[in-house]
Parts: sequence; structure tokens; C-alpha cells
Amino acid sequence: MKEYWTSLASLLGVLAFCQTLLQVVFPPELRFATFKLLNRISNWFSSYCYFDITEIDGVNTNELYNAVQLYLSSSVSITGSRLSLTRALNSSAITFGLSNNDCIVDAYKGVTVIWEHIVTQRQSQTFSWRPLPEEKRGFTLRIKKRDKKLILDSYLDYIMEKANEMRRKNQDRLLYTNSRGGSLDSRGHPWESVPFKHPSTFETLAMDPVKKDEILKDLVDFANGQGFYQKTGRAWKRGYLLYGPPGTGKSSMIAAMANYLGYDIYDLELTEVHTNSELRKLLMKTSSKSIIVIEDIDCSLNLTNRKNSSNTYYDVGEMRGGCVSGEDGAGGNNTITLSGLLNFTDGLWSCCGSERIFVFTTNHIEKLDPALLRSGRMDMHIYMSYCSFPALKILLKNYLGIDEGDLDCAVLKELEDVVDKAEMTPADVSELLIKNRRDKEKAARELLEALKVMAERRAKNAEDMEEEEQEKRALESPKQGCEFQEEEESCKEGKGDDEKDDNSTIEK
Ligand SMILES: Nc1ncnc2c1ncn2[C@@H]1O[C@H](COP(=O)(O)OP(=O)(O)OP(=O)(O)O)[C@@H](O)[C@H]1O
Repeated sequence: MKEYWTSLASLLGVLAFCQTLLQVVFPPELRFATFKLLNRISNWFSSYCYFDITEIDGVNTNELYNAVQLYLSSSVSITGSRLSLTRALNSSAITFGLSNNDCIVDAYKGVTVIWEHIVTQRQSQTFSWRPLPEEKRGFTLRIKKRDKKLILDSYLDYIMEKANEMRRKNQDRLLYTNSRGGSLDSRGHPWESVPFKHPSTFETLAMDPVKKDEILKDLVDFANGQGFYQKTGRAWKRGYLLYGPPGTGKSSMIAAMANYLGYDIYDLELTEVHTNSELRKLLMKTSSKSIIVIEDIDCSLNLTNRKNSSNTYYDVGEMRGGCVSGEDGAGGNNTITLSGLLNFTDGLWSCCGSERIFVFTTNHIEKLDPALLRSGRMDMHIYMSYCSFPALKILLKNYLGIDEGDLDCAVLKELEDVVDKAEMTPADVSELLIKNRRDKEKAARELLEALKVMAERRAKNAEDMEEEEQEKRALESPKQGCEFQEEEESCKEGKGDDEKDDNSTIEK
């Protein structure tokens, strides 16, 4: 036993001597360099390479980290055995996350990669304008060296794209409004937001399917068009003008667009904006991937003023019951000019974000200034029409669960014959269907009756108007009779043109 202790003491003595010798021969700097060299040599021979993606890049949040976290959450939920669960503000979905220092395997185009979530304590709080989290989090991506090109060229982009898609699906939309008369909230923000839960979608929207498809394709092209807009040097934005009678689904269309693309909505109340510069500030505080809406643009701005005035300014004071103010070429007091509004959608300021859609709605397109309608201003003019037969079939399906085949052929034919003549809005048709939704037969019958009554009333009105016109003409001098006849004919021609326009979606 004594011998054993003596040998151990000698061994420790030798070790202490070797350590001292090592300290003398290899000072700490040299040791560090040697360690690095060995590391490099081992990396040289290793077939793997590593990428670190930290949560905070300097002081900014690293978007790639968030994207990886979200992307991995879908596979983690299936394969992981220990998960971290989170639910973001305004989100209706729970996100699964990789636990601290856990690994997960992913595959992309036949290549296997390994993700490790690394969490360490932050050493010291370096000075920064915002406090950093106590934990330092990051992902390490381990891949084979030969796959480096594929990973750098497309895998990371693929992750960003997938994450954006998931974010759009998970996140509830937000509806912003500026209806506080220009006042700012506690964060100095001019917009106030509430969760946007409008259930309208392109499936529930009652309109001609061909027109609907055209709009959907346009939206998809826009949302996927980053490359196109970059290549052509155009700002990544698109303008839609929705026009048509009240109750034809203009607001529902905006909600469907937002739900389809996963964009937030900024509902701009123009009557609450006093100057062009205020308008500009509001625009600057909107985010990308959003729809900026000005509803009833003809009521928000008195655009007809232009025709009566040599100055091209439009006073919103008048619409608010205020008084007309002086000229405001560059955004002076209490006026928004048409040029200010056009700058808002078209000018340099409109490009302070990207992927934005502008939607103007109006019940009276004829009241709008031609400058607003000119080619290039609003890319697509969409007429929201009275209920047509294809739209009626969608409403019957949505509200009553009735397919074309479920209805008596004779009833279907009658509905088809009468629906266009009735000029009933989808809103009115919906109301009728909701009222009798428990009894499908009765609902269809009553709808048919209502459509017939409306069609008769319209025909009678048209007849009365025609008679009135004729009486008026008869009262005029017989000398002018022939002139009137000519006018009438040209008038009829003009009307025909209008009707043709009304039934089409005009894309510029
Ligand atoms: N095309 C449509 N498809 C489906 N539902 C519709 C349609 N049009 C109207 N509706 C129904 O009528 C209601 C009112 O429609 P909406 O507010 O979208 O019309 P609008 O054209 O924006 O009217 P306004 O010009 O008065 O604002 C909607 O909530 C919806 O239920």
C-alpha cells in the first residue's frame, strides 16, 4: 500500500514537471495558435463544414435565424421528442421549436443536413441602444463540403420562402386605420391596428369565375414578381380600382385579397388627413406586404373641383364641412392635392417599401378625375357588377349548399333569365338567402319571386323614363325634332358602349 502511494506521488511529480516544462516551452499564445492549427488541420481532413446563424446580428435581429426557427418548427413537431412551444402576438397558431442544444436532420434535394440549436449564456452586456437577451441563441448548420454550393445557392432561399409562407398562414391579418385625426399613439405611430378577421375569400366571393381567375392570376404574378419588378426597374407595387354600385362586394374583394396574400390592410381615411406631408408620413409608416385602401375615393376628395378651377387642388375641408383654403402646391394648410395623392401612389415616396398594393374604391367612376384613371395609375380597373347568373350560383352554393344539379331545371332556367334584368346586388341576394336558409326550396322560390318583381320594376322604370323623355321632346319646338332624333340615336350608341364597358374588367 505504501509503495502504491509512493508511485502515485512520483507520477504526480512528473506530471507537474511536464506541465511547468510545457508552460516554458509553449507559452499560452503559442498554445492557442497550436490549437487553432490543429483545428484547421482537422477541418482540412473533415468532410463537413459548418454555418453559424446567430439570433442577433450585432444589434439587429437576424431574419435568417427567425426563418430557420419557423421552417424547422414544421418538421420538429413530427420528429422531435422534446420541443419548445411559443405563440406569437396576434398569431392564432402555436409554433414548435427545437429545444436548447438539440439536433434535427433535414433533407433538401436529396442532400442531408443537420441543424443544431445552440444556446449559451451571454458573457457580458456590451453597450447597445437596446438590451440584448441574456441567452445567446443560434443555429449551426452542418453539411457535407461537397453540398456547400447547393446549400448556399438555394437551400437558404428556400427556407426564407417557406418561412414567409408559414408566417402568412399562421399570422392573423392586421387592419390599420388613421381615424384618430392625425394624432400619434404612445410609440409615435400614426396608425392604430386591430386583428383583421374578415372571412371573405375568393371562394366565397360571388362574381364571374373568369373575372375572378383573372384577378387571382394577377395577384399571384404580383406576389411572385420580385424578379420581374427588379429586372424591369419598376417599383414593386400594384394598383386596383374597384368600382360598381354599393353592395356588389368591393370591401369583400379587398378582404379576400388580403386573406389570399396574407397581407395587412391599411384603411386610409383621407378626410382625417390634412396635408400632403401628413399623407406622406402615413405612407412611410406602412409596412411591406400590405394593401393600402382608400374607400369611396369620390367622397373623400372633391375631385370635381378640378373642372371648375384653374388651380389643381382639391379641398377635403369642404367634405368635412370646413372652408375652402388657399393654394397648396406642396402640401400647405388643410388641403390634400390630387398631385399629393398621385405622389402617394406613384411618386418616389411610394417606393419607400415594397410589395404593396393600392386599392381605391368608388361607386361613381364617372366622378373621378381622368388623372386617376390614366394608364399606369391604377393597373387594373375591376367592375363589381350586379348579381350575374354565375355569381348567383356561387351564392346559392355558399348560403344554401345548393349545386346546379340540385335545383329543378325549370327554376334554374327562370333564375338565369331574370337575374340580369333584375339588377339586384349580391348583398341583397345574400340577405334573401340568409333569411330562408333553413328551407332551401322556399329560399330559391322567394329569390325567384324577388328577382321577377325587381326585373318588372326595372322594366317599368325604363319605360317611364323613356316616356318622359319623349314628352319632353314633344314639348320642344318641332323644328328641333330632327336634331333630337339624331341626338337620341347617338345617345343610344353611347349607352351601348357603356354597357359593354360595364361587363368587362379593364386591364391597363
Ligand atoms: N360579390 C359578393 N360576393 C359575396 N358576398 C357579397 C358580394 N357582394 C356583397 N356581398 C355581401 O354583402 C355584404 C356587403 O358587401 P360589401 O360591403 O363588400 O359591398 P361594397 O360594394 O363594398 O359596398 P359599399 O360600396 O356600400 O361599401 C358583404 O358582407 C357580403 O356578405
